[in-house]
Amino acid sequence: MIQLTDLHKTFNKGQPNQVHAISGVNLTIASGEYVIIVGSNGSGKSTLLNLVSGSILPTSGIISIDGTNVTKLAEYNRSKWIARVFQNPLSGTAPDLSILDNFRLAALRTKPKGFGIGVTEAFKKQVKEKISLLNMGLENKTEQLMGTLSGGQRQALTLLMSVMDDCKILLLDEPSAALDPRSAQVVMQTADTLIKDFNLTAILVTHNLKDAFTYGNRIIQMSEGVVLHDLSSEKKAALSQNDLFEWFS
Ligand SMILES: Nc1ncnc2c1ncn2[C@@H]1O[C@H](COP(=O)(O)OP(=O)(O)OP(=O)(O)O)[C@@H](O)[C@H]1O
Repeated sequence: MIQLTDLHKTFNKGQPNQVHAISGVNLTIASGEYVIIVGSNGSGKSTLLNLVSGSILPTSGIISIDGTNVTKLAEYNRSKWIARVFQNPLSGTAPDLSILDNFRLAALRTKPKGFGIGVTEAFKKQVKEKISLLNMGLENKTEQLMGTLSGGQRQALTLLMSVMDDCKILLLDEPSAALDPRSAQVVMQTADTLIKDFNLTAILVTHNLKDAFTYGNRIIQMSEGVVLHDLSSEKKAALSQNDLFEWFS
């Protein structure tokens, strides 16, 4: 469970360019919930994800994960709970390493410093089994350099790597925005399947209202740093795509 209590984030406090990016957000996200966050440019969506991941710290308020107060915990120390996928497919992987070596690096992410993982036959088998879940035929190309794959293939592998190490929370920051429509659909469906299969708590930030409508079991609209709408599963199911467009009119 993720709990945000009276969360505030002000950038450039006391300066002429001061911005209240988050202004008193209270949210409780249950385990297994898949929350979609929409909102206009500058409404605070990415800042909220940054606060949850620990890449920035709040000005005030409390963030807790599974009952542990993580408000002041650095991003590195939250990584055992949290995985994050960004818009740019290049940001989640090392292009000059093979698919297999990328998985080896990912497996080391949450291990203590100095811990090593060799590419054993057992590890290779485990990686191939996982990759075959994507149905992209990439399980037979694990020696191929990551940089030679398409953006969609890389993003799907990034998603898979990010959930392989027992993380509980997946933060998706417009993961398909840089992809062509077909690849975007594959990545969104892959995310949906992995969230269900691994029973993850997930937050997706998106500008794509079709995705917002299709995926997730809760939808939130941010506006000027506050939560404007918050619809639970039943209400989201009753929402039409037109209703969603109306939120932005
Ligand atoms: N590091 C920063 N320093 C100063 N201001 C910032 C910083 N990060 C975000 N902001 C400001 O905080 C506000 C919220 O930004 P944020 O990126 O969270 O919005 P967003 O809803 O994700 O927007 P978009 O949809 O355009 O990505 C904006 O006014 C933005 O300019």
